[in-house]
Amino acid sequence: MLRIAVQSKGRLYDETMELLKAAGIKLVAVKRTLLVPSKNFPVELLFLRDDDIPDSVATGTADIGIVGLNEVLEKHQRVNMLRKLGFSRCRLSLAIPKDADYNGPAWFNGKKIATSYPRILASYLKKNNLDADIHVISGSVEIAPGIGLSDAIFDIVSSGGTLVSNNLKEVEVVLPSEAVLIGSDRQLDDEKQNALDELLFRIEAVKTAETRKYVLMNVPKSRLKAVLAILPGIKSPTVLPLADDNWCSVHSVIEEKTLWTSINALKAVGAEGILVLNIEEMVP
Ligand SMILES: Nc1ncnc2c1ncn2[C@@H]1O[C@H](COP(=O)(O)OP(=O)(O)OP(=O)(O)O)[C@@H](O)[C@H]1O
Ligand SMILES: O=P(O)(O)OC[C@H]1O[C@H](OP(=O)(O)OP(=O)(O)O)[C@H](O)[C@@H]1O
Ligand SMILES: [Mg+2]
Repeated sequence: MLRIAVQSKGRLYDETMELLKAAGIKLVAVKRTLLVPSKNFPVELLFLRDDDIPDSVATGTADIGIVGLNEVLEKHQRVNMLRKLGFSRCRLSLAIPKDADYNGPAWFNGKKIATSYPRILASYLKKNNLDADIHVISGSVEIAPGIGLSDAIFDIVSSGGTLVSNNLKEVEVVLPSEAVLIGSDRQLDDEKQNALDELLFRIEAVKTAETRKYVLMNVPKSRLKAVLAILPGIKSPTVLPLADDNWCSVHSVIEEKTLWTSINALKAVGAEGILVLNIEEMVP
């Protein structure tokens, strides 16, 4: 069985489980167990703290893992990124007290920066020829300047809410991050390799479907050409007859980001009864 290391609880947990579920992987219901097999797919999940996931994959305890890119780069283990997963998006940023005058990265020279990501920070400082003191703490980094522990922080930012409530401002974005699927160079046996190939194929189908909608509408035949001109479709939209000879039904797939402009354009040329449906998987 292909062993997948996933976070046991925290920011990655919900969407990791949703992704695996969308890929059709059902788990055997076992509570408070760290190793849980699937009942319909040759994989098992190993539940870990996210910090331990890169190491578990590098050493072969797990075959693949799902973890934030920030942890992968910080832990600097021998792992490969197999695929970006598009969730738990955040960034590693430098932040300073909100009232401080900021004149660019040189501000950090001679300053003390609190962080849980010393390796990534050290590499940023080196690249920018900056000389700052790194103070490693494992959590609650944002309170460090307020209690006199540091001049600045280097930590995860998403909405920016935590910075605001600690009177800090983000001044440099160093690393955009998201959840990624990681693997190693280790040779997998045929059964595991097949499971991995199938999993990657299913993730691809789920991810492709996520940004698209299935759209159906009724169109007077006299307006069909104008409607088809608006719909890009995958290849060509499906056109089906209706009981009323003057009308037809048109089905297509639309990119979510252009959905509302397309719908307005379709209405304007005479499409009626437009239905928009979620797509669960999309196989090329
Ligand atoms: N506010 C956020 N928004 C989006 N993604 C985030 C946010 N905070 C963290 N992440 C991402 O989720 C990952 C896990 O965050 P979480 O806070 O659950 O870690 P943790 O407290 O270290 O958990 P663990 O107990 O597993 O060690 C981070 O490494 C990062 O990639
Ligand atoms: O920009 P924001 O949207 O405010 O998010 C950023 C915060 O989220 C994370 O902490 P989390 O809430 O997961 O708590 P933790 O420190 O216990 O992991 C991260 O460590 C930041 O503190
Ligand atoms: Mg952690």
